[in-house]
Amino acid sequence: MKILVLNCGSSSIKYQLYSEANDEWAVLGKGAIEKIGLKGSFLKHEKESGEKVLLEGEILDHQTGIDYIMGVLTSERHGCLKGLEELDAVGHRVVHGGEEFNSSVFITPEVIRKMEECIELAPLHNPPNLKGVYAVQQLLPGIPQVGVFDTAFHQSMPKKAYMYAIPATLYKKYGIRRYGFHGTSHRYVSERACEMVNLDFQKARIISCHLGNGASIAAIMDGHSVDTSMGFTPLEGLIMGTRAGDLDLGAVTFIMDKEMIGTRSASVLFNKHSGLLGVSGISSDMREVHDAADKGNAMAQLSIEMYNYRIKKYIGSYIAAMGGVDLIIFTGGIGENATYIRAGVLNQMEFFGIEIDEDINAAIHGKEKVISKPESRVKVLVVPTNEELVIAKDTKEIVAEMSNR
Ligand SMILES: Nc1ncnc2c1ncn2[C@@H]1O[C@H](COP(=O)(O)OP(=O)(O)O)[C@@H](O)[C@H]1O
Ligand SMILES: CC(=O)OP(=O)(O)O
Ligand SMILES: [Mg+2]
Repeated sequence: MKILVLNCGSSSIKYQLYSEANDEWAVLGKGAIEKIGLKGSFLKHEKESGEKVLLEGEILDHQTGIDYIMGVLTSERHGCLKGLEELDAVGHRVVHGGEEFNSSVFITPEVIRKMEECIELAPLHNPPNLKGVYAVQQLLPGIPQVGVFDTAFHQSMPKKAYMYAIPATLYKKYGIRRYGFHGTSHRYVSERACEMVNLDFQKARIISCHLGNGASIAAIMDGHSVDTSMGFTPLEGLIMGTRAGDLDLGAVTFIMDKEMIGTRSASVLFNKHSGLLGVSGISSDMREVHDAADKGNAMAQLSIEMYNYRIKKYIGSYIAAMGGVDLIIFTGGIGENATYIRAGVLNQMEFFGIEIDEDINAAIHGKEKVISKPESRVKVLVVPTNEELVIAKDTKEIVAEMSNR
């Protein structure tokens, strides 16, 4: 089977083309388009051999972006498909599935209608996800498409974790509650971590830290997500590249009054100009912030201290929520690579039975490894995430179910 996985973001599209036979999965090509609709948009493609190709062009919208991707996948020079008819299915990352979806689904007109209803809940993420679905419908009418939702894994959270302490009518009227995101990643790394250390996923207490551009942390117990730091939108919780995370609502209304800004500007302020970028004034990219901190920039140093401290506090609260913890996992671009973040988050946690081996930690970039000391009661692991593979596997399974009906 050949499955294309699409992750359409607001200004980017990431993709991976998989070939599967007898449950063996191979990546035939992958890449990303960045800066859609902006000056200097480009497509970076990586072939199966590892060779990289850069294509610059005027990529004004997602439809054009997907045309570019299909073009490179079938091109004589760089391609890995003879023609698009070789594709069997397309799997999409969909960020918000509301309360409607607790697992991946075959995309039908009815499902599209429900996804459209969720636009209001994730105005930054769902419209581009849907654009990907529409573009594939246009280009490959009739091809099976599957939606894999960031929110699905967290649908198991108990009410006490997902309700906000505001008038309950607002939940009934608008669905205001905590949903949680990055569920595909939290599900993948927690199952994988259990395999790595021979623990039963259905019986383990796990804290999973997904630290990428967006960042969230999840408490997973007996195979289910029981709490997570992102809420109604992907803005709550940890400090992120450009997002503030947890913030006193009193400060929000105060700033809006004083600066005389409306909801749109406030949303841009807290989503795009805050987080590491806002505090450091340097960058949203952890590598650049860390370089500046190394050179003595005090605000860069502070932003990293705040970043680590927020994660540490969440870990403490999730240990309390689950009555203990067996595994702590780091994933996402920062969690997989930033040794100083893992060390900074987990220092002085011996009280909880958490002890990392500093030499092993310092040597691990982007690969699977247990980084705790053998005597550490809690095992700490680095597990590179692979949301695309989960999406491809779910897509295969759901397409097979549909064709057996
Ligand atoms: N070697 C590295 N050391 C530290 N941080 C890294 C490294 N590689 C990537 N990162 C950080 O990972 C973040 C991006 O994470 P990623 O998971 O790729 O993002 P996205 O959420 O867009 O998928 C950036 O802050 C980047 O600086
Ligand atoms: C939900 C979310 O925050 O996604 P990302 O990390 O891709 O921004
Ligand atoms: Mg990512």
